[in-house]
Amino acid sequence: MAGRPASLSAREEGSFAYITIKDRTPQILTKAIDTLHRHKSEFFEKHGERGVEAEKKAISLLSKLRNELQTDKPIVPLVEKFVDTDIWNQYLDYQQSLLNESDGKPRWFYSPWLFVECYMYRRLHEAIIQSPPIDDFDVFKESKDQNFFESQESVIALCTHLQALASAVEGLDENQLKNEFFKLLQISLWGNRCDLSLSGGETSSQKTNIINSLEDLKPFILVNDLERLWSLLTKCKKTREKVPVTRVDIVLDNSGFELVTDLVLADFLLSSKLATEIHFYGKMIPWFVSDTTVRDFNWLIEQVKRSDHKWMSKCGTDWENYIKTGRWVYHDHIFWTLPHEFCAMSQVAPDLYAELQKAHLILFKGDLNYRKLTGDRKWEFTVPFHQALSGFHPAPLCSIRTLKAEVQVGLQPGQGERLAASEPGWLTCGKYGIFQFDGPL
Ligand SMILES: O=P(O)(O)OC[C@H]1O[C@](O)(CO)[C@@H](O)[C@@H]1O
Ligand SMILES: [Mn+2]
Repeated sequence: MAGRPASLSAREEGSFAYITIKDRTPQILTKAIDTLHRHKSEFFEKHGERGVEAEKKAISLLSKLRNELQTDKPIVPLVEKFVDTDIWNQYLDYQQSLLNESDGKPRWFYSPWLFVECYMYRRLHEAIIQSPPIDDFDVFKESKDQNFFESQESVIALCTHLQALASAVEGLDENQLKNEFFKLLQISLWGNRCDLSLSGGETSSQKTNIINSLEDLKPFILVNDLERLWSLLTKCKKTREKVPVTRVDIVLDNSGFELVTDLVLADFLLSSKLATEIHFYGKMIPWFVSDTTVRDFNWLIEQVKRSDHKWMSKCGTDWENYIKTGRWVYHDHIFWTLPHEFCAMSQVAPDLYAELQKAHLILFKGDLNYRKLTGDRKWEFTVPFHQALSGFHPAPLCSIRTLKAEVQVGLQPGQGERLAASEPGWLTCGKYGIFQFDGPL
């Protein structure tokens, strides 16, 4: 598309992209290797000698990958046949076609950051699927589960809050309802601080009761379009007789505490009748350390259900029922783990685009989704969000994201410059957040 700025890239020394590729990704690969090592005896118990051989193979493939990355080798095609292998290899050709002859091949420290970072996770998956019988092993599962367990107290507090709200919701006036809606959205926003990719896979859980911190965190919301969400959903609620379904789609990000905040929000949307149906989208393969797969989604709901805590287990039971009765629907699609910007979705995954078009509102959780919404490009801070979406408008949408990458659009004139002057790391430290909406007024 003409007139769009260049992609972020690790080419620029000192940039966040550079630091990520240079330091954080090798660290994540090392941690994955350690995890495989630690599970050696489990593989042996399950599969005998074949399990141990597979562990060795996966480790050697991952060490090779780490070496390619650290020595800035060319990006090579995927070899193992999987549902998305051809699409990936075509995308590689496309990246090659963007280069001049003198540039050589796409490389780790040269090509677009979004592409190489996604490629790293896809290669990691390739190493695992090339190593049967341990080919369904999720190297990040342990840390995702740990994040959930370490956030227990906050999870209990949230579930208790939700259940109290559910029993009072009928009696709330418009203003009170709006207040509660905004609270749960903010909880879901700050839940996004808990991803494990930024911390190199180290634990990043929620240990305090976040509900009490919301007021203090408000100044860190740089774009706040919550009123737009409220007016959209209340309009839907008022016309329910004519249009009986209001569908909110949530493109999930991280498992663990963040997923709990998203499910709590989704539950409230139903009990408040702001929505009648929620559709979730997760990742088909382990992704950016902490992203939610269907296994994580089901596991977490089961854990919540099995809790000894009365209100927590009530949440789990309700959530399971929503799924059984079709009020909550979980979707898988390979597009979410491709390297494409979302403006390519209508071309690359027209079925998914058509599915999203059925929503009245789509919530995109997290930083990586924001990078894909905006194409991970060097936009000016004041460029309108609508423009940065470059034609991606399946339905009204809102990004709910804490800032962890050097891309941000839709700010007020001078806002970005002021932040940069007072706090050099503002774009990447995860301290700031946005609710950024795009849709008809
Ligand atoms: O879980 P989130 O919010 O998408 O964040 C993951 C983030 O990890 C990073 O890739 C760092 O490696 C961010 O820049 C990225 O977007
Ligand atoms: Mn994530």
